[in-house]
Amino acid sequence: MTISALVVAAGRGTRAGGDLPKQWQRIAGRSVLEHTLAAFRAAPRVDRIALVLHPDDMDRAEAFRREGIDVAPGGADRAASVRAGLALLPATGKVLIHDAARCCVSQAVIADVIAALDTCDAAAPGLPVTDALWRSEGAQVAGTQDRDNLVAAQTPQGFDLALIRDAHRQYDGPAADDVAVARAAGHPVAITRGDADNIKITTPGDFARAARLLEGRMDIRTGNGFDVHAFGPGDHVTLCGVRIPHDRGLVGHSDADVGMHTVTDAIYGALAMGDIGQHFPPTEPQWKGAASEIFLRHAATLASDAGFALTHVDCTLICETPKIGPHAPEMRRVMAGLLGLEESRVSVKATTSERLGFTGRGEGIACMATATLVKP
Ligand SMILES: Nc1ccn([C@@H]2O[C@H](COP(=O)(O)OP(=O)(O)OP(=O)(O)O)[C@@H](O)[C@H]2O)c(=O)n1
Ligand SMILES: C[C@](O)(CO)[C@H](O)COP(=O)(O)O
Repeated sequence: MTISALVVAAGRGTRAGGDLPKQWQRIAGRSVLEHTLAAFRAAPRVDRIALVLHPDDMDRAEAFRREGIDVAPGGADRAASVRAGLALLPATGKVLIHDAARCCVSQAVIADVIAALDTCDAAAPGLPVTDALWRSEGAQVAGTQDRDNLVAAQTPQGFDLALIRDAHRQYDGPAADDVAVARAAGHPVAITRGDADNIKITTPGDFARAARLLEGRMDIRTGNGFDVHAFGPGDHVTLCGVRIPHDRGLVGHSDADVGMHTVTDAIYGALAMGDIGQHFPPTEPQWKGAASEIFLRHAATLASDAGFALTHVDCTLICETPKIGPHAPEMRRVMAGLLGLEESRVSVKATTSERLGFTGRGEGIACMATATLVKP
């Protein structure tokens, strides 16, 4: 059974305010829409994603298409946008129709809807109403509404594709949601477990609440690295990608860039994916004299493949000579370029060991580093 996610993001978010429609506003490090798409990318049984954008936003479509997401322009109301999105999907299978504005949707909510679709043709999450309900007249309470059997509707709302396509074809006018469209065509809809955190960003205060929820789920990792290379014959050392003339060189299988090796190990450490020796064994001749940027790029690629953003690197070189200070700005620039980071997120500093120990005796250079990775 093919399961498609259809994310509708063609509204203008007039109630939410701000300079941009709510789906483009950034919270917890990325746009509301990116958070929503990430939830469906991470959902184990979702095979494909389709996206509906406002016609004025179609200049943003190409970036999503490059990620394998089909995109169509939306309509004047939510139901029209859903119909435009359904046209992108296969003839058969199941579809989960979801508001871009519900960016805190959990894997459990998505999985429950999918599980229900194994045994029925229409299912959606709902949250039983727990507050007392009033009817109002102006600013006055005019009566109390019985809340028995009242359930707040959420998305993703899941359907057999042929069923919901047909129901939308028959339906005329605006609809509260796709459950209303399916029910109008006579189809029963099962209620799955909703989640109080599956909020729809609707008013300005909802952004802060959604940000708190998303930040609370972030995976933040810190890794450390430590490395030492001995001095040997030579006329320069390479540190953090910068060649520095010196009366000795550093001994190593690769270019012996102790700074870059240490930062590389810090990234592997944050990922809990071993160390540089495991990925590039010194017993393999192909790494003889290799430029250490190969190792650093490898670690950074592993991090992004695992869904992490590298947010900060701090590297401390420990030696009596050469003097690092004059070269530190260039080292930061080089490593920031390799890692795709702003220079303000890459720190390179140095210390002597007060003439104590092997670094104090000038026998080699040591380095320690930390790297911070964040998965939103
Ligand atoms: N013509 C429309 C209207 C709404 N939506 C989408 O439907 C979801 C739920 O709608 P709502 O929260 O009402 O969003 P907006 O219409 O953008 O908000 P507002 O009513 O405040 O303008 C949102 O993800 C919205 O982008 C859509 O795709 N096409
Ligand atoms: C579909 C929906 O999210 C269910 O709660 C909701 O109806 C859509 O938002 P709107 O504000 O009613 O347009």
